[in-house]
Amino acid sequence: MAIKMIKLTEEQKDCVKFRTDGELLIRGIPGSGKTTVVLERAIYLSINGEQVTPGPKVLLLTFNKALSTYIKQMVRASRDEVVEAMTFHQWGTQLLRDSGITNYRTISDEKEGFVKFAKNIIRKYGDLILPSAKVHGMSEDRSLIRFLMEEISWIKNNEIKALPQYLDAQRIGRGTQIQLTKAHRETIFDIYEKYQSILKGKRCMDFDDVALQLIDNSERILSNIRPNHVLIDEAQDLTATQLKAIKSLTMKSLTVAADKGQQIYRRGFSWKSVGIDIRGARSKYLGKTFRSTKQIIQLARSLQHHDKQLINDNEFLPLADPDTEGPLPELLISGKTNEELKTMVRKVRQIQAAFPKDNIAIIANSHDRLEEFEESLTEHGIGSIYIKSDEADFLIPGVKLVTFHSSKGLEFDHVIVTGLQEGKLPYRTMAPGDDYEAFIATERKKLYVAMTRAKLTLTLSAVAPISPFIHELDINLYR
Ligand SMILES: Nc1ncnc2c1ncn2[C@@H]1O[C@H](COP(=O)(O)OP(=O)(O)OP(=O)(O)O)[C@@H](O)[C@H]1O
Repeated sequence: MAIKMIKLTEEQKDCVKFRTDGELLIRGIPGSGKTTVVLERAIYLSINGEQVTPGPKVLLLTFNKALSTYIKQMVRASRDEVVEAMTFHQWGTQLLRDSGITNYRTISDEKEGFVKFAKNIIRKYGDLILPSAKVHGMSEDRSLIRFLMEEISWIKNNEIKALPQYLDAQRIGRGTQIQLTKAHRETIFDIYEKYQSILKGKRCMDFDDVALQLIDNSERILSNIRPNHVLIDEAQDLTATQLKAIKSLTMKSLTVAADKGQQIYRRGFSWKSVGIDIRGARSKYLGKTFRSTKQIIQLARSLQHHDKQLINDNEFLPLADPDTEGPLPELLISGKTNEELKTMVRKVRQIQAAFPKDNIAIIANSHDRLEEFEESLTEHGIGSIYIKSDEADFLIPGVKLVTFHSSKGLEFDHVIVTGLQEGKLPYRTMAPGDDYEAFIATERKKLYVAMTRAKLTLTLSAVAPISPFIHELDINLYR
């Protein structure tokens, strides 16, 4: 992504200068310029858009912090204009606070403990009638709590407020593994209500509550802080309630950039169901990638080809071959996890010797693993930047350490995707009650997103026993 001096294509210009009211959906394959267009359109709207409330004229929302930081830095480096970029969560909590609705603290890691606490309280009133949710590799109790956490999140994202609604609900998107009886649902709903009252008592809310609070209190959100023009990047990973909340609070125009092929969080919504009108000219498609070489795109396509559900979806965007050629992606296999650290240092040195001014991303499954890479690199005198904090500098050359999830929306000259090991990717345990096919598809998309971050070279680092996704790649397309 870059907003440097780029000559936009006619399709991209059409998106940038599209009418300044109502909705616009920009779909496009990785590297097709969605972020670029969103930024150009943000600047276009800041000059040409109408301002109907004193709130922010143009607001750019992203799903994660890494992307919003990246965007801010790109704009600062190349333009005088100020584009406000923040995550949905930052924006939502700020609106709730500024409108005097709530200033509750948002919990994330503590959610498991609170759900457990709620379940234990409900148990005191009588026997719990709950389904068996045991998954391989997790204790029975933990599995059940994980299932309840997901179910509570589903209840909230479907805006279910009362038991009769839940009893009638079809639980779309919750897989077929766990079937709930009426008695199960009654118990789950009791636990859900108790969980909510515990949160309230502690003046806390969870991530799902932010969007819900905005929807439920939309009339109380002060009009003078409502944004005029909102643009969302990587919108495929927002939840239905988040999109609805944004839509209901946007005064003039809403631009949404998305690619279902890069959806790495499980979301089940249609644009229509969240109130986004994408009929006719309001839906645009960018089909040419400007980022990666032909060799990288062909390999990514051979992986994506295994997602049958995606390629049969009518929103599926096929990857077209770019004109730029480059080296074949490389597969490195390490016998053990420790060996991978050494392999990585060697590979980084090799890239740095050939391309001293370029940036290199090491993508890993967890922060713990990234810390190990950081340590190894430091031991060998190689500096690196950990893309965890808000202030990570994306623009200076060098080695960047980033998780699969945070790599979304970013790009690097050279990408090394690590940890391609059975049990790590796809991860060995899926959420209890999850649909196996859907779980595997999401894990595959994580790898697809990571691979398509690369501009010039791509290295895949597998550790024995290697990830089954490696077997899905066309063997003729890597060395
Ligand atoms: N018209 C163009 N001409 C040349 N380069 C372009 C053009 N449009 C975009 N690019 C470049 O292509 C790269 C990818 O663009 P961008 O990040 O906007 O794509 P994206 O669709 O948002 O990707 P993803 O969905 O994978 O995050 C960037 O380096 C950008 O500068």
